[in-house]
Amino acid sequence: MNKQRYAIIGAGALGGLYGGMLARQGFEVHFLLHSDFQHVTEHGLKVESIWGDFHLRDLHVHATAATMPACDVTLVGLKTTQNHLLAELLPPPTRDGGTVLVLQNGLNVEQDSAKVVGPERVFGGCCFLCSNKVGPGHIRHIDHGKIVFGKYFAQASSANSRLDHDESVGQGETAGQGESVGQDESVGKIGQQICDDLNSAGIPTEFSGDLAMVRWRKLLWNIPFNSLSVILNASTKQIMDNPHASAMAESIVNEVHQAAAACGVDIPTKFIETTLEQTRKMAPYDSSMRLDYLNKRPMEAEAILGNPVLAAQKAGYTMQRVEMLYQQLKYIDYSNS
Ligand SMILES: NC(=O)C1=CN([C@@H]2O[C@H](COP(=O)(O)OP(=O)(O)OC[C@H]3O[C@@H](n4cnc5c(N)ncnc54)[C@H](OP(=O)(O)O)[C@@H]3O)[C@@H](O)[C@H]2O)C=CC1
Ligand SMILES: CC(C)(CO)C(=O)C(=O)O
Repeated sequence: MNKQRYAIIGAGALGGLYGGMLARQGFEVHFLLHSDFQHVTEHGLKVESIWGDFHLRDLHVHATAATMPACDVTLVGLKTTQNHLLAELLPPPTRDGGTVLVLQNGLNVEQDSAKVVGPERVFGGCCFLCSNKVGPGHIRHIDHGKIVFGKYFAQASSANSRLDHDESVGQGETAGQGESVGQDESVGKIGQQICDDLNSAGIPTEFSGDLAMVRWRKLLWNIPFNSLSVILNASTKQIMDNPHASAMAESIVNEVHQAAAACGVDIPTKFIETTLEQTRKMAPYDSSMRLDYLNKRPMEAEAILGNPVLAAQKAGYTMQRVEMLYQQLKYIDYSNS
């Protein structure tokens, strides 16, 4: 069988690393570039990685989605704050019947891609990755990197949900709880093929049957530590070393755990302590949200906090602490740009 052809939409810290690993392994990978198109055309893509450094020249690079060929798998690595561009960016590189793999942080982030290509073609995943784009065409991967992904299932009553739009409150989706759209055995085959491709390229990858569990488990970390790192202007180490900040983090992790349960996702209780313990042991790290804040880029508050608050609200649970964090981040975001 021929190797699958991949498209990377958002070739930054995440997309550049994973796309680069696939290209290095001999997959045909088409990169949509943005500000560094000229640089990558002339100098290639440089990746410094804990898995081994590499430098790729003669890549398939595109300045616009319109020139991209139809691909089997389109990997979405844009920041979720750019998802309004997907209507324009996804159709050209996604072949008829092709798959979209959304690797962005947050909850229900697949919804924007599903609106463009249809939910039956969308998979979503979480990346336990610490990677930064440190310059044009230059990616630095400093820790972890595993992908866990699964099929996305949309709810019948999909809505354009944003917490800052009053009229949409309560209309959001709850990943994994809705009516399954287009589930058949081909889903397993497609998922397994992508999983095999990524593993063959040296990216540790797992195909999960429970995307909602995968997403909520990652939110146990992202919600407290992304938000507190911005609001307290602190690294993960500073948060965990301070009794007041770490107490806040712990109470937020507990609230996220309860919200997940309200949404039908029963995360084993031991993961509350695991999340805190792993963060205590982590090298001091600036969360992706803090990096966005420090670089005056919009923060992914909607995807990481707003959507979970909505999903919990819909399931009858109010995330009081997280809603407060969300409002603070929206204020900071507003005054930071
Ligand atoms: N980095 C990490 O370790 C992790 C990231 N994630 C998630 O992955 C997602 C991507 O994050 P990350 O890779 O860090 O972000 P980056 O900012 O590094 O990458 C996003 C890329 O999208 C590009 N882009 C922006 N606008 C356009 C456009 N109009 N057309 C084409 N490309 C465009 C940017 O190009 P330019 O810079 O030129 O504007 C950039 O290369 C986020 O949801 C994040 O939360 C999840 C886990 C870990
Ligand atoms: C958990 C972590 C640190 C790496 O995947 C992350 O998602 C982030 O910085 O937002």
